[in-house]
Amino acid sequence: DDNAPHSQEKDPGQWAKHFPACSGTMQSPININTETTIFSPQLRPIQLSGYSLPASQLLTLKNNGHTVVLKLPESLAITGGYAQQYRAVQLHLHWGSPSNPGSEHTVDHKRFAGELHVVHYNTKYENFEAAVTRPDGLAVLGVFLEVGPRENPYYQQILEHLRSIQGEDDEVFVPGFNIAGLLPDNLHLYFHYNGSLTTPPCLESVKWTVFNQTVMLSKEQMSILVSSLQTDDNHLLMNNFRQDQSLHRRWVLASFE
Ligand SMILES: NS(=O)(=O)c1c(F)c(F)c(SCCc2ccc(C(=O)O)cc2)c(F)c1NC1CCCCCCC1
Ligand SMILES: [Zn+2]
Repeated sequence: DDNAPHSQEKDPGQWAKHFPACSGTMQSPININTETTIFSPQLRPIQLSGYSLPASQLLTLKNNGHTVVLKLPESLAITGGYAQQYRAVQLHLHWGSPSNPGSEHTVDHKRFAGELHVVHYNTKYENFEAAVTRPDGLAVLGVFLEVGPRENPYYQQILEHLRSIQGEDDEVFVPGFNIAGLLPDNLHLYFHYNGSLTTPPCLESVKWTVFNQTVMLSKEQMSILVSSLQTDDNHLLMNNFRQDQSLHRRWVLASFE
């Protein structure tokens, strides 16, 4: 049935057998308990550069069987809000099903309809592969998706292609656009904590930024997201979010009170 969990992805206990980091103490995603976040006035607004791409720049959009990934050029950079500069690698989405939400992070145990992740690596390392094993190696910007009254033209630049990459490993070229349009307008209200990739190899190399402001997609757009892609066994690719992981000794910082 469509709601069947897909393979071992739903049973993280299996992951640690082959990827020991998956049972570490700094795993992601987490529930963000707004009662215990620490207001940190030194957290600066996130600043981006090079995020507006011309339509002449073609980007690869791929159904990798776990999510839809848009490969990004390294010309996109985070230039503020982090101690060092980070450059983009890819962005991808997490979602639920027609009947339930699918964000990875939760806020006071509220799960949002979906979540965008924009993955970057620290330019003090040679490349992504060198950075992915270092505690300050990666920066992932997380954005919650909610259903609202209007179509989101920026997400439409991705969603309108999903029909043509229904099968696992299908990919298509999409014209460049302003990638910053996928993020909230307000980049200075966010949560910040040290965590990991939310899929094997679960490496604990991610400095997470989860924005407090959400972005809105129309009902039709959310429906396209949860019902277009298939996995290898022709099941609908749904509920591609990991359960929240315990915080252990970590604190979540907030750039706002
Ligand atoms: N939330 S997240 O950032 O941890 C994340 C996920 F939760 C993800 F689920 C994914 S997709 C699953 C991993 C994967 C599978 C196939 C391929 C391929 O065929 O190209 C690539 C990757 C996924 F790609 C990512 N991001 C990746 C982490 C895995 C490997 C390094 C690539 C950059 C970021
Ligand atoms: Zn992700």
